[in-house]
Amino acid sequence: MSQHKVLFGFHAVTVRLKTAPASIVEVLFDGTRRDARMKQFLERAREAGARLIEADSLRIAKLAGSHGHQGVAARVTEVPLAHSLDDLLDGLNVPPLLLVLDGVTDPHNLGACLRVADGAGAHAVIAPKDHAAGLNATVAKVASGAAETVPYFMVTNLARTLGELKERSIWIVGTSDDAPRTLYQQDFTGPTALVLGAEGPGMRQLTRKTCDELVSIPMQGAVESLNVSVASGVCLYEALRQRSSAG
Ligand SMILES: C[S@@+](CC[C@H](N)C(=O)[O-])C[C@H]1O[C@@H](n2cnc3c(N)ncnc32)[C@H](O)[C@@H]1O
Repeated sequence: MSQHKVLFGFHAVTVRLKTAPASIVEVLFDGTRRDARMKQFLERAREAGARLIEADSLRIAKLAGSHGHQGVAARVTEVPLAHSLDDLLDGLNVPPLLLVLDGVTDPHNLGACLRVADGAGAHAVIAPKDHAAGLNATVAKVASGAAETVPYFMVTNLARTLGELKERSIWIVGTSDDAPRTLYQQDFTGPTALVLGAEGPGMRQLTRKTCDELVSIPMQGAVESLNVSVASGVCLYEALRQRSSAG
């Protein structure tokens, strides 16, 4: 059992049904839910050949480790999205767009960052092993399926990894609310790693020093900074906008 991972919630389980149905060991569903969403979900699960087990809400909550399961949870095997960051970068035929999270430890924030990384077409999310949230069921639920599509690499030494990215001519753009240049002055069309900092203190000093540029998101009101997942969205979508108009 321990080599299995658990996904819960409609989005997270549906994405796995779509992307890697063979990795699903079993799906537990709440048979008392007879609404259209559940019916559609069960149809998809049957089409994908998943083993369906009717269970009560409490049993599903036990498996999920949360009551926010919406009546579905799945036991799945791990599916590596990419073997290594190097493999992933070697296989790209477009300029890489990477999201680096330095110290994001809240699973809800990590989930939201993965979701927006998927939406904006980032190729991977990178975080330091000793200073980050791991990929757990809560992250997968909040990510709404993006934990299944965006490779998440936890690295031993973030500064070293950023150095290696630089050697690949990837431009390291850090973000901080006190940076004098705004992200709208930054060219994101080339190979780019966007670095965001921790919920409280922002990027660590060494990470900050390793960046090639620092940019800020203009703040028009009274608050000084945005939530890290919101800031990730603003930056990644600016990169997507520039890349789309560069054609
Ligand atoms: C809650 S903020 C931390 C704020 C902290 N004062 C700092 O020094 O960045 C978490 C992360 O979101 C990003 N962020 C939030 N607001 C930002 C802004 N206005 N400009 C640039 N980055 C921002 C940065 O990466 C920041 O490290």
